[in-house]
Amino acid sequence: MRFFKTVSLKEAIDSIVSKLDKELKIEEVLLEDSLNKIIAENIVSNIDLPSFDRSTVDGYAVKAKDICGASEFSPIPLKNIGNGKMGEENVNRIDLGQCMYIPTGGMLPIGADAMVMIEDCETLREEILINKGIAQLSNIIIKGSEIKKDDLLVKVGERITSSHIGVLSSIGISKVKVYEKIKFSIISTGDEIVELGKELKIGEVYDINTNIFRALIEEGLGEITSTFLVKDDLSILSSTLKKALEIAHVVLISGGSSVGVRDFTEKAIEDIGGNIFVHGISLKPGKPTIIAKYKNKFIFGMPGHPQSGVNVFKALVEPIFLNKKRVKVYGELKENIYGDPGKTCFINVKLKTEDQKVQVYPLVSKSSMIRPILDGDGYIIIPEHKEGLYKGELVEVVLNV
Ligand SMILES: Nc1nc2c(c(=O)[nH]1)N[C@H]1C(S)=C(S)[C@@H](COP(=O)(O)OP(=O)(O)OC[C@H]3O[C@@H](n4cnc5c(N)ncnc54)[C@H](O)[C@@H]3O)O[C@H]1N2
Ligand code: MOO
Repeated sequence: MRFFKTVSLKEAIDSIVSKLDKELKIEEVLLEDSLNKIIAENIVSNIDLPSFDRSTVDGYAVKAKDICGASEFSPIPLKNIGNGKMGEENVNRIDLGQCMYIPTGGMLPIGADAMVMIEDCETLREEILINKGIAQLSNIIIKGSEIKKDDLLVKVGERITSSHIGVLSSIGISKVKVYEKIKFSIISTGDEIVELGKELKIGEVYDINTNIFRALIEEGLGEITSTFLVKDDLSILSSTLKKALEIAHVVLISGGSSVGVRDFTEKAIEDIGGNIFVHGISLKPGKPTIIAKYKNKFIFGMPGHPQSGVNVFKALVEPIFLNKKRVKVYGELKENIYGDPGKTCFINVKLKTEDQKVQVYPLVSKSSMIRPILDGDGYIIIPEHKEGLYKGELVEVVLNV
């Protein structure tokens, strides 16, 4: 009987990373269409922000030293030289003893170094009585204090979020260069696998893997170009794989990754001329994973057990190809758990908050089960060199969201 030789999770990751050749196309899109895409250029500001000294309140622009000590009981009168207008350059100058009305966001007159809020002022004929002394720079924002011309704001490889869109809008960037999304194809194999919507006969199971991989890819903002459900038949699998590779950067083949007599993934990859560089990872669940390259595309033979496949996706596919970072929290482990020395083990856990502390409860789970993913809030990882983790230890939990 032939068995595969396993590599560690780190070795598997390193071997993929060393074979990555970035051939993603770059396209220029409108900023409004760039959300969630990966930026393919550094963005340096070509303006100062704000680009002029601005008021942050409705009130009077003053020289702060003019109103030192002003209060309701001893207001200081200043001469109003006029009203600033929004959207227009302010070419006025205030001298000692003068002020000018400026709306929120308006440009300050030359010489002003603070804004007094309108609530702290009273009008008395031509004069404005200031009822409150304020420090220099109060209620104003100086040109370039937020962003300076030539500041590097966004780096190649960052995923564009609503925050990026806000900042890029502020400096007038209307188009950005982005990488095309990573395209995935999913092939689910197995004589017993039935697509949703069909009636289930004894011995058959519904197709979980196509659907959960599709959802994981969409969560990671990848693109799905095709999905196939094929029987355990080498020639059908080989021709489907060829078809899938034409339109995807990464093909996930679910099932048939082990060494059983009807496990055809390895043979199909060899058939089409793919180069298998990993068959077997010291990962639990997820051991019988295959990783191969065909030209510049990657093929993953994902173990058929649903949780094993999900694990391989989260451990390898997601961080490398989707650049997705999952949220982590820390909590106290409430039970001893046993690992499997020599293997990196993923354990589903449920979180509870007790006494304002996060408590981590391991769940009973088998790789053929899918429900523990829903019942749990996330997973903890037992490193390959550890026999287990002790009750009371502080552990890192990777959340499912
Ligand atoms: N002799 C050995 N047998 C097995 C080994 C081993 O080392 N030696 N490894 C076991 C481990 S670990 C896993 S994981 C599985 C992986 O098997 P395959 O990748 O070959 O997957 P299949 O045999 O095709 O299916 C396994 C299991 O998963 C169900 N399945 C498959 N696809 C789907 C799907 N799309 N949706 C829902 N369920 C699916 C399938 O019905 C089987 O029950 O091998 C062990 N065996
Ligand atoms: O990968 Mo298997 O999942 O260890 O059950």
